Amino acid sequence: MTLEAIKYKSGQLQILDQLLLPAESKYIPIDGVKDGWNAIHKMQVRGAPAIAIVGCLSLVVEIYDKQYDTKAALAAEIGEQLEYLVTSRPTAVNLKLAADEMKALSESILSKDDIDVDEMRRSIIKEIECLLEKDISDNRAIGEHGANVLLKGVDRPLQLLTHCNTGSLATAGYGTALGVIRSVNERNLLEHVYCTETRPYNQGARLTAYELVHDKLPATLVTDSMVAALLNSRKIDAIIVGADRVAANGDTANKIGTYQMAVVAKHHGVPFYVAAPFTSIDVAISDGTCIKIEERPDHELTHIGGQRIAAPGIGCWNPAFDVTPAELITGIITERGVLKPSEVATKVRR
Ligand SMILES: CSC[C@H]1O[C@H](OP(=O)(O)O)[C@H](O)[C@@H]1O
Repeated sequence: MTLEAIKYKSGQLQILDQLLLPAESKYIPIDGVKDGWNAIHKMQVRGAPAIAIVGCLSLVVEIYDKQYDTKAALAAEIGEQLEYLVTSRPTAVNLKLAADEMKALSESILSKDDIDVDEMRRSIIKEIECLLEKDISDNRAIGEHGANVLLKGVDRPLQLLTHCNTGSLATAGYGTALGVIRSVNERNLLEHVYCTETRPYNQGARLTAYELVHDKLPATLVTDSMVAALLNSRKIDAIIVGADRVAANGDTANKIGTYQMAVVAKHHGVPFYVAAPFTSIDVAISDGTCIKIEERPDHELTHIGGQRIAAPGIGCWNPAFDVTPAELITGIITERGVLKPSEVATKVRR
């Protein structure tokens, strides 16, 4: 049975409440755009691709059975709801790009006199529903390209390190960086995978470890602070992480802690790969300084599972992401192949 973060069928949407994992596996209904916004903002569902898919599917739920007097009224609601959904979390670009595409489709159909309002609604719904399958096929392709590049010239199983969660719980299925690890394993060439706990939300300890145990992969959990010691004491063949937003020059925003892992990888001569679909690449921004970094509430740092672990009154800084400069990235593994960071601007066109 494969892990599913998102369950959708005919206008009915449920998500796996990831705040409860790994203790409890519970699906909750998303009954419209407000539910979608809240679930994304609270990180009941997270992961750049999953955020885009759940956000857009919550709009499908919203309009699925609604009747609209005119195409203009439908187009206005689609535009307003998508602009609202994009405010749920600022750093990952996927939802913004998907929203822009759906708004453009809506405006394009609005101008076509031979399409009535119900056909327009059905076309938008169909386009959004396709996001699920497309994401899975993108991830499978990323997995193959990633396994090819990691295994090039290698005739022995690999030891890999990953950060945060980039698997089925961050996407429509299979995953990006974790998808590459799954593809290496499918070729019987995965010796071992190490995953970081990824403080403070603990995507690694709570989610990636959950996926690795579910898939029965040989895996070890380490703390974020162990990465340098791990690279210094064990043969790690590569580090592979996900992305929330890749800028035109290849600078990459990803979960906090990614940047320092890239610095340590450079020091130890370990290849550092980003795995990301084109839907995570934002060529509209020149470099990483243009990426807004989300800051999250103090209590995510001062409490674990509702238990206080830091003194009341201590100040906190809780950026959810950091930016890894392009020069620290060996390659960006996409569904269309592995890009050098310097190739992003020319190979990725909007
Ligand atoms: C394929 S998921 C990409 C990305 O999203 C995660 O962030 P969050 O859990 O806060 O949504 C993490 O940065 C992953 O690498």
